[in-house]
Amino acid sequence: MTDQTVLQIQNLNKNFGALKATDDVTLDLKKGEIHALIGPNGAGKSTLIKQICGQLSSDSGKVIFNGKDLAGMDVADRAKAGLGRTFQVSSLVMEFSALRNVMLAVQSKLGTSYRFFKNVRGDNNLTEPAMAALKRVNLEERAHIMTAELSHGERRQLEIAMALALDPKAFLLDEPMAGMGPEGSKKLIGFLDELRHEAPILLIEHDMDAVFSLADRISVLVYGRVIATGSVEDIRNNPAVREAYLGSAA
Ligand SMILES: Nc1ncnc2c1ncn2[C@@H]1O[C@H](COP(=O)(O)OP(=O)(O)OP(=O)(O)O)[C@@H](O)[C@H]1O
Repeated sequence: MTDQTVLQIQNLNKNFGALKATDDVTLDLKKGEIHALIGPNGAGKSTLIKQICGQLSSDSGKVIFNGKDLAGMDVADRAKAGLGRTFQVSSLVMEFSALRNVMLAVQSKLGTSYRFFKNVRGDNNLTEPAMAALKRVNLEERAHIMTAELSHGERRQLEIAMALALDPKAFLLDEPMAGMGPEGSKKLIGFLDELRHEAPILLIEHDMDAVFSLADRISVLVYGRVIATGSVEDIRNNPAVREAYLGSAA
C-alpha cells in the first residue's frame, strides 16, 4: 500500500450458504484512477461493492479507506467518511422533483437534526449544492421535473448527481451505463474521465467499450476470485481472461 492508495480491499470473503460469492478478494484503488471490475454474470461484482459500502457484512477481510479500517461502520457512516456510490434507482423518490431528490442527499450529509428544523424547500444550504450537482451531470434544465417523468438515462444521471452532492473521496459505481443510449453513454464516459481526477472510481461495467476507453487498471472477477489485475493491454492479452470472459470478441 502506498500513499497514493485511497481504498484497500484485503482478503475479503462473502459466502451465501455453500456459494463463495467473493473469495479472498484483494485489490486497491489509487488516487486519480479508474479501476474497472469486470467479470461474467454472477461473478460477485455487486456483492463486493455492497461489502465495501457496508450494505453487506463480510465473513472475513478488511476494507481500509484513507488509512482507516471501516469495520463496524454502517452504510451511512461510510458515506459520511467519503465513500460515494450510485444510489439504486429504487431509492429515488419518484413523486419528488429531481432537485428535491438531490436535496435529500445533501440533507443526509448535513445530518439528521437538520431535517426537522428547516424548511427544506426554500433552503439555500440545500438548493445551491443540489443545483450545482445537477448542473455537473447536465440535468439542471430538468431540475423541477418529477423524477417519475425522467427517462431511464436521466434517472441514472440523477443518481450520480446524488452521489456527487455528498462530496465523496472515492466512487463505487455499479453499471452506470446500464440502460443509457449511445449518446448518454458517450457523455457519461466524458464525465467519468474528468471525475477520476477529483475522486478515484471503482467501476463495475458490462459495456466493454466504456471499460477499455476509461480504465487505468482492470481486475477480472470469476467465481468470486480475482483472476487477473492489469492495464487494458494486459487484460486484453491475458489468455485466462479471454477464455473466462471476453471470448473471441476481445
Ligand atoms: N443475497 C443473496 N443470497 C444468496 N445468493 C446471493 C445473494 N446475492 C448474490 N447472490 C449470489 O452470489 C453470486 C454473485 O452475485 P453478484 O450479484 O455479486 O454477481 P455480479 O457479478 O454482480 O453479477 P451481474 O453481473 O449479473 O450483476 C451469484 O451466484 C448470486 O446468485
